[in-house]
Amino acid sequence: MSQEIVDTVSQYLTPNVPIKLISQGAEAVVFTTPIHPYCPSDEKLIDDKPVQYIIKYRAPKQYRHPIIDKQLTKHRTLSESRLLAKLYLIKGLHVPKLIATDSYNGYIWQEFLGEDLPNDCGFSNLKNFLWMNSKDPYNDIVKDTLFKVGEQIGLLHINDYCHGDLTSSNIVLVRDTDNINWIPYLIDFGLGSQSNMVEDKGVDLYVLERAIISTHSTFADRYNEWLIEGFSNVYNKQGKGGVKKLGEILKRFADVRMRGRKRSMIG
Ligand SMILES: Nc1ncnc2c1ncn2[C@@H]1O[C@H](COP(=O)(O)OP(=O)(O)OP(=O)(O)O)[C@@H](O)[C@H]1O
Repeated sequence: MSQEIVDTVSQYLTPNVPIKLISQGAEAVVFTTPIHPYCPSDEKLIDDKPVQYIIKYRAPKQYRHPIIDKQLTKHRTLSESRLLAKLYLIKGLHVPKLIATDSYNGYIWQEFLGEDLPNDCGFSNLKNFLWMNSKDPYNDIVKDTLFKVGEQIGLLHINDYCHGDLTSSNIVLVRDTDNINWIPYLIDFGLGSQSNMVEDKGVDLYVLERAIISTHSTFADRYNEWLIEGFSNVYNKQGKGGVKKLGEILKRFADVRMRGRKRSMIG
């Protein structure tokens, strides 16, 4: 199946745009390419390596009626692109830069972020980064990174946007210029939305908390504390109004967690 999709994409993009498959998820297939869609002859180099771009492609789903499938693809591709474009303009918030959208055919071209971690620890998302640090799990860099991840979520929420699928794989870490610290970026806004609902914000926090508990259970309490410290920091800086909003979100977060516990007890 995946070779079929690769062939379709290669044919559509022509041999002028070489692609490499990096992920096949439930929603989309993701490729890298060294080609910029508007400046194809302008292959940039960083540290002697060609700059990469991400191509996210929503393939047609055979089980859907073809007309509905086309409408859904167009709608989801456009909605994710619009969201990326709006979020990119929020000061301090880090999301990939949108480069091009071909909504009728389901393509989003965006900035490539992150790198391969040393010692075969995989791609630099939060999940792999925490694995990489599991021998010294509470070091200052881990603490600082989780605080900054919390701040990113706080910035997203205080601007009334929600992610919708906030797992530790959807947080990509980019090395800071000092080569020691990491800058978190939020990716994959396929289920994202503009929302001022405390419920949506509470669910975002719960999804990430669960993701961290499931992959790093021994250290999860401290990790989640640092995330919430960073999150709270953004709201606390906004004075009384921010503190009030923060209280509402954290209360709802506790309610969502309680509901989750009840559900898992009942089964
Ligand atoms: N801008 C980016 N820079 C670097 N890697 C990226 C970028 N966007 C996506 N990826 C990689 O591709 C993977 C899948 O991307 P994304 O989550 O957007 O697609 P998806 O189909 O919604 O995935 P899933 O169904 O697994 O959630 C990411 O986990 C990440 O490893």
